[in-house]
Amino acid sequence: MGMCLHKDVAEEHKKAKVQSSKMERDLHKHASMENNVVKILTLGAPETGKSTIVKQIKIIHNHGFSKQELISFKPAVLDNLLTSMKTVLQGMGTLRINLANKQNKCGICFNKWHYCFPLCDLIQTKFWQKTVTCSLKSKSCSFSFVLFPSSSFFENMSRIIAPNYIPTDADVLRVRVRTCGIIETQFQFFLVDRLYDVRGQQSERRKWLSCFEGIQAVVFVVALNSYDMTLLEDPSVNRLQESLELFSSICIHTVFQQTTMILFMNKTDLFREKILKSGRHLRLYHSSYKGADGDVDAAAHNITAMFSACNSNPDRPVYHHFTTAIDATSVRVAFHVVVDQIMRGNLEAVQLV
Ligand SMILES: Nc1nc2c(ncn2[C@@H]2O[C@H](COP(=O)(O)OP(=O)(O)OP(=O)(O)O)[C@@H](O)[C@H]2O)c(=O)[nH]1
Ligand SMILES: [Mg+2]
Repeated sequence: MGMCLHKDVAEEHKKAKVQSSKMERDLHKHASMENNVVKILTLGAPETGKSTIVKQIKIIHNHGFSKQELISFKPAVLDNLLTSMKTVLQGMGTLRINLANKQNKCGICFNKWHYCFPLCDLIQTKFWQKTVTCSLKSKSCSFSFVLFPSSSFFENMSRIIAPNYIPTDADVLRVRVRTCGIIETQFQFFLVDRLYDVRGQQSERRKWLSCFEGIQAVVFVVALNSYDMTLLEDPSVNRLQESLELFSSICIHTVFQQTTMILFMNKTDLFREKILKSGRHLRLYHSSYKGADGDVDAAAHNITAMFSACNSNPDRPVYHHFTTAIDATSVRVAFHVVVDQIMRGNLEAVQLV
């Protein structure tokens, strides 16, 4: 019996030793991973594309979304679809454009599915008959867009309202989910494994302070196309102006004095479209712009210069990249350069010591 007890104790001792060395190895691994971590904070005004950039990076560097994650986006996709349709209908009301089929009106009060189908009829009728090329413009609202019939639009719509629909990565990138509070996403890829995605709404900003510690770079996202738009939460405030003030306050904040500032001048696709086709010229909103009306590059650089001028610290460069967050290549290229810029900054800091 004594022998048996001795054997058990020896066994336990052996097990504990194995466990302890495993813990030691794990701790070591974790510590060396922490050393390789660069924390990037994505900031920016509402709807500039912060979450889309984070999602895109997850798709590029972290094997995308699981089937379960994709399915979890389904309600948001349907919700976005309905919201967009409501906006179109409201715009039609403002402009007194009638429904092609009056019966479609009664669908609006039913639940989501009933609601969706008649509206699809409406869009289908309107689009297939090619009667809709309407410019929705209103003095009281900040929207102004042109609807063009497109078969891909209708194909997408049919795909999304099918009962067995599962969102694709591309759908997830286009869906708009209001970021609630602070989300810390863990990405296991080279150098960067944490991105902080913070909601852009004014009321959420005080929460940002809690995640500032150890941040090496701020990616500040600007929606280039927002120069003629106003805030949803306050229609008297120009979106680009709000964005400029926000960037300015971040630049002068003591917490960020040593932080690399990287501007993502985003939504270049929508900006190009607006500059080339809408007639809403940049000079009408920013008198400092002296370039030609259809010169997309000059207009983009003019807006970028306004942001660069916010930098109060001459020792800290402000980098910028032109991005289209829904385009993987655009984000991949920009992000690659960002990582390079951060590493170069780290090296310089080491050499200065
Ligand atoms: N066409 C186009 N759409 C974009 C681009 N970037 C973002 N979007 C869309 O713009 C909408 C808002 O993008 P989000 O990434 O949710 O914006 P956000 O900054 O996280 O917004 P908040 O969390 O509300 O502050 C989504 O529908 C995106 O698909 C872009 O470069 N081009
Ligand atoms: Mg967001």
